[in-house]
Formats: sequence, C-alpha cells, structure tokens
Amino acid sequence: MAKTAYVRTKPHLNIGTMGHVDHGKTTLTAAITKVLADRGTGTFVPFDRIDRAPEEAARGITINISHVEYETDTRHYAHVDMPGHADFVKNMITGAAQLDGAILVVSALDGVMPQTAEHVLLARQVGVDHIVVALNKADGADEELAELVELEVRDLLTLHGYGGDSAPVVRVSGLKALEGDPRWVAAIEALLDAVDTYVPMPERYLDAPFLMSVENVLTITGRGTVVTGAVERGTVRVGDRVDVLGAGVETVVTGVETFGKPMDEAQAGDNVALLLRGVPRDAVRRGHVVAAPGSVVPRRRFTARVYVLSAKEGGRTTPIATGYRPQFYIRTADVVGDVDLGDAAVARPGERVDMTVELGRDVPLEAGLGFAVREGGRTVGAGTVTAVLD
Ligand SMILES: Nc1nc2c(ncn2[C@@H]2O[C@H](COP(=O)(O)OP(=O)(O)OP(=O)(O)O)[C@@H](O)[C@H]2O)c(=O)[nH]1
Ligand SMILES: [Mg+2]
Repeated sequence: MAKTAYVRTKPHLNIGTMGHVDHGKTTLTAAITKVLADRGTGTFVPFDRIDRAPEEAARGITINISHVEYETDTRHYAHVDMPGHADFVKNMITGAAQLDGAILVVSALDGVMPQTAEHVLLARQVGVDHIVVALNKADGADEELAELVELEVRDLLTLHGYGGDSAPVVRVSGLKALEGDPRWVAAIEALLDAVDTYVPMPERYLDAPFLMSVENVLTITGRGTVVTGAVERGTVRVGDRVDVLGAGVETVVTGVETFGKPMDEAQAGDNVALLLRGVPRDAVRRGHVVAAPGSVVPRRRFTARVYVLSAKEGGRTTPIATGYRPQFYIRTADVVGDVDLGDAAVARPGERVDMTVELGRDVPLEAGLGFAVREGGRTVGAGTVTAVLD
C-alpha cells in the first residue's frame, strides 16, 4: 500500500517534555495529542503507546525517548517525550539535543527536584534557547502551593539564563485533560498557545551541507538499515550520497520519511528516518553523524571552557585534574575523553576552567558546540568547544 506523502503546510519545530521523574511528562504528552486530536489536527497517542517497552510498563517510568507529531493552528511539531529518572539522563540528553524549545514539566505538588534542575542545565548546554513551564498536577495543588512552586521554577530558569521572569508558566493537569475535563482541556490549549508564541521559529541553515546526528538505528525487514534524527542543517533527498561518520562508510539515501510519511526532501529541523543503501545494522550507532560527502572532517582534539558542577548541583565533591577521563556528550554522541588542564593545576566543583580534550574517537566538532560531561552516571560538568585542534 502506498503511503501518503508528507505535505509541508506549516513551519515545523521540535519540542519536547523534560523534567523530574513522575512529574507527568508522558501523561501530558498523551493529553496534548488528545486535545489536538479532538480539535482535528492530530492523532491521539495514548500513554501506553508512548511508554511502550515492557520494562517501561513494568516500572511505570519512561526509559527511551519517544516521538509523537501534532499540529496547532500555526505549526507542525515533532514532540520528544524524555525520561526523568536519574538513570536515564543520557537518553534525555539525546532528546534535548534535537529541540528548538522545551516544555519543562514540574509537579505543583513536589516543586523543583534534582532532575528538574539537571535537565534545565543540560538543555542550556545542548542549545535549547526557550523553555515553557507546565506546572502539572495543578488539579491537586492549592493556589498557595502552586505559587510557591512557580517562584521556585522562575528562579531556576533565571539561574541558567532563561529569563525566568518572562517565561510562560501554565498550570495544567495532564491527567484531568486526558479524562476530558473542560477546565483542564482549556489549560492544555493555553499551554500550546504559550509554546506557539513563546518559542520562536529558529533560523534553519538550508543552504549549508547536510548534517544529521544519529539518534536511533532500526532495521526494516526487506529494506535495510534506517537511521533517525533531527536534521541539523542542509537538505537531503532520495538518491543523495552521504558519509556516515563514525561508521566510516559512504552510501546513498534510498528513502526519506517523517513519522512514516515519505518526503521528497528533508530539510534542517525535520525529524526524519533515512534508509541507507547497503549499510549493515551493526555498522551504525547513535552518535554517528550522517553528512554530505567531504563536508566535515571529524576530529578528536579541542579546547573548551567547562563549568564543573558544584556538589549542590549534583556534581563532584572533589576537584578534577589533568588525566581526568570522563564521558563527553556531544550532539547525540557519548565519547570518552582525556582532560588536560594545562597551567591550572586543578579545577574545583563550582569553578569554570579552560581545558584541552582528546576524545577516544573522531567526531564532527566546531567552535561553539555545547556538551555535557558525565561520570559514573551523573552530570559533573557543562562546556562549550572554544577551538578545534588538529
Ligand atoms: N493528580 C495528577 N496526577 C498526574 C498528573 N499527571 C500525571 N499524573 C500521575 O503521575 C504519575 C507519573 O506520570 P507520568 O506521566 O508517567 O510521569 P513522567 O514524568 O512521564 O515520568 P518519567 O517519564 O518516568 O520521568 C502517574 O501515576 C500519573 O497518573 C496530573 O496532572 N495530576
Ligand atoms: Mg514519562
């Protein structure tokens, strides 16, 4: 059966839900799709279609990021629902790396919790410039409590350079909206209006050479290997040659789809699946980069300015020194790297430091690229590439 092609009628943006475990991100995601489905501009995606892995159902938490699509009156959105649990922050980073704006979900009953703060810090680092707050579970919180939590969230945003005074904070109840309660359906509408108006359409570099960092790799039986992700820049069409950096192969794109709909051309910002000719499934991994042939030379050495998180922010209690070997999260990649602090003998938690990094493998790098530094499953630093070295 021929599939209906994607028709580009509205500007496309990538948004997503982030925040502490159990604050209601997946419920809210399902509620948004329900409200828009009732309006006729989307398809309802129930909770158990978003958290659909057996382990997710058994534990009642999100583990893998998952994507849904919907439209408001003015825009088409790809929405990534991210996990909140501390063990799955690495999956959250992959999701956040693709976003143009984020919905920070904070339970009005619980307030700012550790991963609320960690996600805001990471979002800043991977280049998310706008955050709208969904103060969720407002059905159970009295006004006084909700106001306290709102102040706390605004302070957190300001601390990370998000302008907490102007960010929209909308009281919602994902759960009640899913049940169809008109008051809370209206609250979801208000949240979507806030996203439509507060998150600007980012500049898309359509004329630049194509580049997409791989989020996921799938096999479609009988067709081959598919890589998914958000196109960072440029455009790609069926028949285009591409390099798969990391896998060390050059190949041809034989299919381009978005949410199961074929496209003539994917462009910067689109969330897509690319079918690659003759590439074995196990040759490609999350973190590899698909790019126009010869357009980028992956490197492993760079200088960076890094903020070492304080213990209070969930970071280390002891300083770092030359020889330190944490993981670097760059775009969707996760690579080990050796740190050289040069003249600075050590950098203490809470300090900013210039360092030279040598990664364990080559990755496409450029000045200004943000990254997170993690060790033993927790975030210990946040940095920006200042120069790429030979
Ligand atoms: N009272 C109330 N409960 C809610 C609301 N939204 C979610 N919940 C409940 O909170 C629990 C967690 O909801 P989820 O949507 O799974 O939370 P999550 O943020 O996606 O959790 P992780 O993805 O694992 O971080 C569930 O029991 C929900 O039914 C709400 O608006 N009001
Ligand atoms: Mg969830």
